[in-house]
Amino acid sequence: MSLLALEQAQERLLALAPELGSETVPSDRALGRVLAAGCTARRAQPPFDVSAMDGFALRGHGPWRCVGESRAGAPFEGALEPGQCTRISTGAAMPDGADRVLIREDAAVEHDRVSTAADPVPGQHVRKRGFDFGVGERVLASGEVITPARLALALASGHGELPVVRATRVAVIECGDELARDPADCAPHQVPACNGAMVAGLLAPLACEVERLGPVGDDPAALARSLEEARYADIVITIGGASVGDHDHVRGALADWGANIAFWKVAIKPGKPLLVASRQAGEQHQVVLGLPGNPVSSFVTAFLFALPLVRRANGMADTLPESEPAILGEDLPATGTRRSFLRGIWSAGEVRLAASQDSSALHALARANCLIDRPAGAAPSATGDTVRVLRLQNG
Ligand SMILES: Nc1nc2c(c(=O)[nH]1)N[C@H]1C(S)=C(S)[C@@H](COP(=O)(O)OP(=O)(O)OC[C@H]3O[C@@H](n4cnc5c(N)ncnc54)[C@H](O)[C@@H]3O)O[C@H]1N2
Ligand code: MOO
Repeated sequence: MSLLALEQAQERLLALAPELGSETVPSDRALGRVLAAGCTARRAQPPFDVSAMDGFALRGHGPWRCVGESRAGAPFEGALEPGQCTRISTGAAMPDGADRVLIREDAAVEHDRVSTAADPVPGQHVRKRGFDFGVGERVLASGEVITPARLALALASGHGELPVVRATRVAVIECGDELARDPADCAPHQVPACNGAMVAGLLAPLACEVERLGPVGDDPAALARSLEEARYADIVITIGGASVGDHDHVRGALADWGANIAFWKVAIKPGKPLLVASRQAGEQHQVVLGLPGNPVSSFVTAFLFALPLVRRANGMADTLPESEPAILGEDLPATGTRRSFLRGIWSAGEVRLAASQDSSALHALARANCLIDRPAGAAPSATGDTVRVLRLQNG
């Protein structure tokens, strides 16, 4: 069976991404979510002319007589005559008639008399009404991800709630008779189940709800029960049991569950036995990603496939990780027939290999901060050559 190239596999997977509806949520719960509709400002910022500094709001030339105070939240009620001023704090409304601000440090104050060496010019230290945004101005566009700064903009422009794409529901099922749920209760023939938590952790910064099921044994009936438990999920991620062993039941169980296998096996190392399927149950469209069980293979395929899939389901435009150039700090051997994603450590301007490139080597993975992306059939590379790397920001 010929293996699919990475780009083709990603393209085919993303084309299957579920279309999620939208919902309205409190703005401070919308972080990381994608806006389902644009927002226009319901108020101006600032809502009136305000002072940018602590000092005195002045009218005309000095010296000035201080007739009161304008504080943020407690504006001066009257109007200033020429030669008058008020104390003013940063963000407070400019009193009617005031046209400039003298900062506290430059003011000489004697009783109610305020003077300065050089008069401020008109408009100095004044923020004009609506200079940041005016009422009705478009502040956020449909399709934008709500970042912390955009959350602040939404709130400041009067939006306590936002229409966003529904968060993707993800179920992660770990498969294998050898997997122990509790590392403290792990028999000699077992290994602690760790990939599910790792994959859920990779997904954590995205707007999704992840439920972990299992671990389930290498038993088609048990796997069928877990898949049924995951029938609500937009995306089902299975881990392990994806290869060709006698106890690799994932493909069979998926077919029995009514899922259509879209493709199996991708020309990447690690991660070859990646499996993608989809299932239509009534109105509900589900995508299944079968990740290989070797921990590093799970990690790399989650990074290259699961994260982009959730991003696409969430409505994000940019879904695939972007590589950047890096200088090799050591020689690399030629690659085989699969595109390789080597675990690398990028520091002080050079990238080097993590200690072990075995697809089960968690210790090396945990030290890596990037994947070195090597094309299939590449000749050896030498120290000082440029390679492409993918940063692991949440690795
Ligand atoms: N004859 C062949 N054998 C294998 C092939 C092949 O092409 N022909 N491919 C190899 C490759 S590449 C990979 S990757 C693995 C993937 O196999 P599976 O997806 O079936 O994974 P398992 O056999 O279930 O497990 C592999 C390995 O990973 C450990 N594991 C699994 N799940 C977890 C988990 N949730 N937490 C921690 N560790 C886990 C498991 O104990 C095994 O050691 O197949 C090769 N074989
Ligand atoms: O491709 Mo497997 O994922 O090398 O270990």
